[in-house]
Amino acid sequence: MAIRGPGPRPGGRPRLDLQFLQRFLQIQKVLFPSWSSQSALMFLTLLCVALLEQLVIYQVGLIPSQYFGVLGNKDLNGFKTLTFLSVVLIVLQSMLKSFDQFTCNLLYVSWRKDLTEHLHRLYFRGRVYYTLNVLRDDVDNPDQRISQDVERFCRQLSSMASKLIISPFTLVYYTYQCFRSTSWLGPVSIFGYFILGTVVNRVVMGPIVAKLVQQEKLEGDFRFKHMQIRVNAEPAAFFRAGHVEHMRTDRRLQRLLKTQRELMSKELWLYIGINMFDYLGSILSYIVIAIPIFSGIYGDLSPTELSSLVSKNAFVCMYLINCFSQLIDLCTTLSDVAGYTHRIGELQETLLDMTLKSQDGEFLDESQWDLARGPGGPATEPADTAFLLERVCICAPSSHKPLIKDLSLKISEGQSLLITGNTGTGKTSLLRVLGGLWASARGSVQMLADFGPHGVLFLPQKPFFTDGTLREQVIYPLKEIYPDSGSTDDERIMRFLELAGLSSLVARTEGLDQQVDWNWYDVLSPGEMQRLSFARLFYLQPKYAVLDEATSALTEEVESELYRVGQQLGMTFISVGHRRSLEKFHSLVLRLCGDGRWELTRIKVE
Ligand SMILES: Nc1ncnc2c1ncn2[C@@H]1O[C@H](COP(=O)(O)OP(=O)(O)OP(=O)(O)O)[C@@H](O)[C@H]1O
Repeated sequence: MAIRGPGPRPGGRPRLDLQFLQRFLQIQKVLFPSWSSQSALMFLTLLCVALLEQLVIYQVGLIPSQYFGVLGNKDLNGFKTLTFLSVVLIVLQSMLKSFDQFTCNLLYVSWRKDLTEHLHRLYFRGRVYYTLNVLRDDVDNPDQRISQDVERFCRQLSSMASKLIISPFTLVYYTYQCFRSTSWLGPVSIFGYFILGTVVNRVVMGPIVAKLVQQEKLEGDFRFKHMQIRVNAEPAAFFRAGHVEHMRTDRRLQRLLKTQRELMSKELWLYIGINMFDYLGSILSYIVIAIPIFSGIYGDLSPTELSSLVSKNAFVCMYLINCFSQLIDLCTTLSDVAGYTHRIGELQETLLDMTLKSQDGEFLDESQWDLARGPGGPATEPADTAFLLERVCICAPSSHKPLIKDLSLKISEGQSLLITGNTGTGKTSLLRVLGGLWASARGSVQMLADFGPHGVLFLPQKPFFTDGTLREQVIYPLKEIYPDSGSTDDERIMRFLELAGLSSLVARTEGLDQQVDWNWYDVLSPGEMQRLSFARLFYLQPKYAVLDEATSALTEEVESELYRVGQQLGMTFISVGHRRSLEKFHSLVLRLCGDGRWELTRIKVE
């Protein structure tokens, strides 16, 4: 099975529309499952801190106007008291602001945890990760969406959180204060100014969201290319493929940078709009204040009282404008959040859809295999039957040409089956159907034995090693040692490593439990990897071992020895292989002849 690279994906241009809102609300359901959840409690704390901070900010904002008063009146005692009060308020404000930031950071971690764990639950359910990565091509780079996009989404959202929750309160309060100073003129002109700013931003933001999504996809493609080289460094080096890979990797980089440049050109207009809004806003506050002054409303005030009043009113108006400016500034963050929302939402929808389909039986997971047993299957079939296939037809995904047609087959204990045939005739595909990775196009497939390490165990063509110690490789996919084996487990593992011809590996890893910082694929030869897979097989001792060319890198003698040990341990084999020498370990041979044809023969015991 090859790793499929991300390809071009269909799909419309993502925008800030109803679909965005739906996807955003879907994600919010994960972040706030209930109001007693950790995120919700932190959110409430943030609200309290932000409200307190606003109270202090208001007091700090009035300090300059009070200074105008005490300095204008040459009031020394008033000046000392005011300075002391100012220092206390400023210390308090700094602390509250830092605590506000700290709570936002905690929210970020909590949201990231909830969202990633939620996606993991869907992704690792049954074989969804396989189907999504290998069989479907409508969602690009699921790994990037789960790791990077979720991280950025949560970071941006948490940076917006404090401003967003406090905005309704500050807007109402400062609108009221502004109305008191300038009557209806101040609030109306500031609101009009904000509406204008929003309309302009909305227009320039649409194309930015779409570009951002495209940029994220290209970012994933670029990273994938590097990962491909990392995984295949050795074959690439044998091909002296540095030059061609350099060219291809640079090509992906160029595509990414081109999109980034286009994104930045589009963002330029947004930045111009935002900066202009910010700076024009500071003048607007004086224009609004100037009107009542020039119309003589404050004609009876002394110059000191007037400057104090102008300072106070300017603060109130400017703060109201600042509230709006912050909302407009949030548009840039919101455009990022919208991009990530679409990518995460799309993944979530696909995962949910696949989970639903798996419940309908399209992608079966381990626990659901029982449901696939036909009516009367287990009752009428002897207990020693593992697979029962009736008139099964197998096609490769997105192809209607059958690889295997009308195959009827029963695989029972002690009746090992050898599958042979030319390249591409569907040998591995048949195993995929037996393993539930692919659905058959027609006919019925019943798996009557327990799936899992002690029932039916698959050794794929490409050995799979997890990260971790030598012990973890041998006992995989078990998480821990046999409960009843206790301290004898070490002895068993050592014995099976020896039987697989890998005793020397224990010295290399300096013990079974020594953490190694290497990649198993880089340090083991293909033959050693296959031997290690057999050590795993001997350790787990399944009833049925499904082996897909599991000895292709080994000599005939070693292959026979490994099969012999497996046989002694009581395993029934379902093997894909080409060597005739394998026949003596099997009772039946299924030869796939291409174009859907097949032959099943019993091997004569000599
Ligand atoms: N994920 C996939 N999507 C589309 N086609 C696929 C996929 N996997 C396999 N195929 C195609 O299905 C056909 C059968 O593949 P399969 O792996 O079963 O061949 P095989 O008989 O095991 O070959 P080999 O002896 O080379 O291992 C091939 O033509 C292959 O290209």
